[in-house]
This record gives sequence, structure tokens and C-alpha cells, in this order.
Amino acid sequence: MIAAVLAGGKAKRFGEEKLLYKVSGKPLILHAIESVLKAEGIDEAVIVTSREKKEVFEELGFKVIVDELEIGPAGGVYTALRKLGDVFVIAGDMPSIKPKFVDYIIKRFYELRPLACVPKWENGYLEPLHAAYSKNFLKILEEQITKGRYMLNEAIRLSNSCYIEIEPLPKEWRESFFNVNTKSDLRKIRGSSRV
Ligand SMILES: Nc1nc2c(ncn2[C@@H]2O[C@H](COP(=O)(O)OP(=O)(O)OP(=O)(O)O)[C@@H](O)[C@H]2O)c(=O)[nH]1
Ligand SMILES: [Mg+2]
Repeated sequence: MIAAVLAGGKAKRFGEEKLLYKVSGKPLILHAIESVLKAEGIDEAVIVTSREKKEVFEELGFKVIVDELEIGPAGGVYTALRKLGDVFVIAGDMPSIKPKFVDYIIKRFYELRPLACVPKWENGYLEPLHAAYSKNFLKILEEQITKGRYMLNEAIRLSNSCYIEIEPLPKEWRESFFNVNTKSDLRKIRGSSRV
């Protein structure tokens, strides 16, 4: 399966291009890409970003596809499904991806063949940016986007999705969801074993 690495967005909370910000000597997004590529079920990583950032991300040596919508992560997933087919989606700002967790989700995805296979917390909160999507999810996503409804969670709940309960899984897998939104989030990774 291809990993679609979302890399559009404005990084307003961070204040500059966070995905190229060097963490332990390399761009934040490379931590995410290198980790997801360690999953056995992932053969390739493709970066999904806006037209203006295409070239800078190409310099990292990975295939880049352009998200023309710029409506947030839902547009990135839409672009990935249209251009790549089934994908495992991650956010480029997730430096602590656990390859075993990715493989666990991919395995369930191939067993159950849902439209999406998404981790879910006990309180109902979903983790849609660490999830497997079928190309058949495109139809409902497109309908939702056409209506101006850009919440991925909503499209997932309207679909025949498989939910992965997070609480019973190994606790350290939860680090996989950690994402860098502010400069102070960097303190949480520096000096720790996260990356
Ligand atoms: N392809 C694509 N990716 C996006 C888009 N918006 C956000 N992303 C990515 O989705 C992931 C989660 O984004 P957030 O951290 O919520 O948002 P952000 O825009 O990067 O930052 P803020 O402006 O601080 O909210 C990040 O990896 C972003 O790069 C978009 O419109 N298109
Ligand atoms: Mg984020």
C-alpha cells in the first residue's frame, strides 16, 4: 500500500513551514516518512501538498502530488485517493509513527475491506490522519466536499468503516498520533526517545 503523507496546510500555529523545520538534524516530514516506510505493508511514500510547495518537497527525493483543493486534510485525502487508489494516510507532522501500528491497521483493512479503517478512542474521537482508505471512499468524500462539508470524520461516520479501538492496543503505539502543531510541541520530542 502507498503511504500518502499530507503536507499542505498553513502551519499557522507553528508560524513557519513546520514540515521542513529541522528536528534532530532533519526535516520534520522525513521523520514521518522514514518511520512509515518501515511498515511491511508500505511500499512507497508519496507527499500530497499544494502547488506552491511542490518543488521544495520534491527536493526531498519523494514523489509529490498536488492538492488543488486546499480545503484542509479532507482535500489531501481526496487527492491521494484520486491519484493513487487505496492509501494509508498520515500527516507529515507526525514524527513518531509506529510501523507495527501501521501494519496492524493495514492488516485489518485487507481482512475487512471497509471504505476506511480508522483508529478510535473510547470517547468516540477518531484519528483520521493515521488510517487506511479504500479508493471507494472517494464517492462519499466527493459528495461531502461538494456540499462544503470538509470534516473527514463526518465522511468516515457516513461510510462503512472499520474502527480500531485504541485503548486495548500497546500503550506505546499511541505515540504514533503525536503531531507537531506549535514550537513548544518540539520540546516534547527533543531529548526524548520519540524520534
Ligand atoms: N494536502 C493537504 N494537506 C493538508 C492540508 N491542510 C493540512 N494539511 C496537512 O494535514 C496535517 C494536519 O494539519 P494540521 O496540523 O491540523 O494543520 P496545519 O495547516 O498544518 O497547521 P495549522 O495552520 O496550525 O492548523 C499536516 O500534515 C498538514 O500539512 C491541505 O489543505 N492539503
Ligand atoms: Mg497537526
